[in-house]
Amino acid sequence: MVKKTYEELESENRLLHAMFDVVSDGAYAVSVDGTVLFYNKAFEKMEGTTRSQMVGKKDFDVYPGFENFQRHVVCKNPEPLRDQHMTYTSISGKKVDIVYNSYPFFQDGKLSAVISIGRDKPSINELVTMVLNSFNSKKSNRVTNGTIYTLEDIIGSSTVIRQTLKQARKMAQSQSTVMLVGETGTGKELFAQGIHNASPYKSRPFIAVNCAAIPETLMESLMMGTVKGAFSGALDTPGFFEQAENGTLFLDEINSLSISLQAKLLRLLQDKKIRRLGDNKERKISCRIISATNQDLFALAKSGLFREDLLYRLTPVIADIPPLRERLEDIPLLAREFVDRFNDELALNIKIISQDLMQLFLYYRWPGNVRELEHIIESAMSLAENTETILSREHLPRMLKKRLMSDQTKSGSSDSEAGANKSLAELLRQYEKETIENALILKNGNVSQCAIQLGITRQNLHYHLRRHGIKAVLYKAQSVGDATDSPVP
Ligand SMILES: Nc1ncnc2c1ncn2[C@@H]1O[C@H](COP(=O)(O)OP(=O)(O)OP(=O)(O)O)[C@@H](O)[C@H]1O
Repeated sequence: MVKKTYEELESENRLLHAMFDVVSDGAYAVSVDGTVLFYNKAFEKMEGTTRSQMVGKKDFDVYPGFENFQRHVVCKNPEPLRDQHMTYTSISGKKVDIVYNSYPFFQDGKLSAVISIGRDKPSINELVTMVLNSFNSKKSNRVTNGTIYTLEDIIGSSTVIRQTLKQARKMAQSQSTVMLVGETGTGKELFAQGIHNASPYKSRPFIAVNCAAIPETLMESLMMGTVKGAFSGALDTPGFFEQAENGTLFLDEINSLSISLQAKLLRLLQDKKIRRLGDNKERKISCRIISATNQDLFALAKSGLFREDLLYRLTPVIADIPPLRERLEDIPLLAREFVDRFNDELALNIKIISQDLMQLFLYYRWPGNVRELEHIIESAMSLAENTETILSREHLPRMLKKRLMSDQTKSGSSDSEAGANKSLAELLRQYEKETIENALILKNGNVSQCAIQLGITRQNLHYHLRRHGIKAVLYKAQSVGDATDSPVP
């Protein structure tokens, strides 16, 4: 074997260092006696240090107070250590939260060093969010802080929803604790994400916790976090409060928290500090709390099911999200959005919703609110053919049609009764009028777009508008409410 010269070895060494400095993972090597041998740029960035502060120093000097060096573990059992999580403060005072793998390095058959390759967890979370977001290219404004929606994604032209949006924009400018109140499916999570994304701390994490979905036995450790060894299998893991540092912690369905967890949450909010399970160190809570409930917490408090003192801590600011039946004018806009979405997802070509189906929508009580409307449109569209352009009652699965029809008595006579005594010419004329009106609703009264949707020229549409006595201006976003404001109780 040809021996390399000193210059060649030095040049090779420089090349390897340069290579390691351009990779995004942190690379670190330490000798068995703890001397830091190698420390790349990615690690400098993660720990807020410089190579000169680290290389040549002993690890116990540059990581003071550390007990669980991966070096000790690998020296004891010289095998790769994979997917280890660690949270610590570097000598620069920066909080570091990493996932790393460590490997033994042998020279002449003897363990001589331990190599670690690490990546900070926030960047892993960002990566996961990016991958998830790439699956849904429709939303171009997806952000990588744990959210999908901004306030601009909230659809609705009703006065009440516009007022709620205005209120939400104001809330976003403060750090006040907010409670979102509304029936299931009204869009509370959308508002929570929207408020976060309109706030000055929008680049910080948004951590959503569904209090109803997490078992009580796990909730405390997930909220507070754990330190390694706190209980068997426990790792150094930050809790929800820490993960949401300087961002937002969204506590969804807070009404389902047990009384004992309510007491613990109250104490955290009062002390503004948390202590991870098994730790003796306290950490400051520095996130905004947004909670949401679909039940009347004041009534629950009265009956002893929700702590009054916690309720007052959570409700300095309350936003009421109205049920869909109280904002009927939002239905055509929401329906149009969902039709567009499922046209893309199901490769369909639906252009309008028939008047009879829209009528069902307008008279239904929507106990599941916007989520239910979304699901009903999805169900109906999944039965449509890609040659069809009109979504009608006939597309509804039988069970859904029955459910929607059950509220229709309020609308007076049914269509079949109304049509029974009409001639074919009258029925066709009525259908034509309803189709045009529906297209105007869906296109917000925009005549050009409406003509495109109906597949006729603008002039032809104007002719039909005059013939049926339809005033397109009444269908502009502002006046949709007037046009559809039917005598629904
Ligand atoms: N104004 C809106 N514009 C667009 N989509 C909406 C709107 N409101 C709700 N949605 C849609 O409805 C669904 C339910 O919304 P979300 O999860 O925010 O409701 P929620 O009030 O938090 O429900 P729950 O109380 O059951 O958790 C989501 O798919 C959301 O995209």
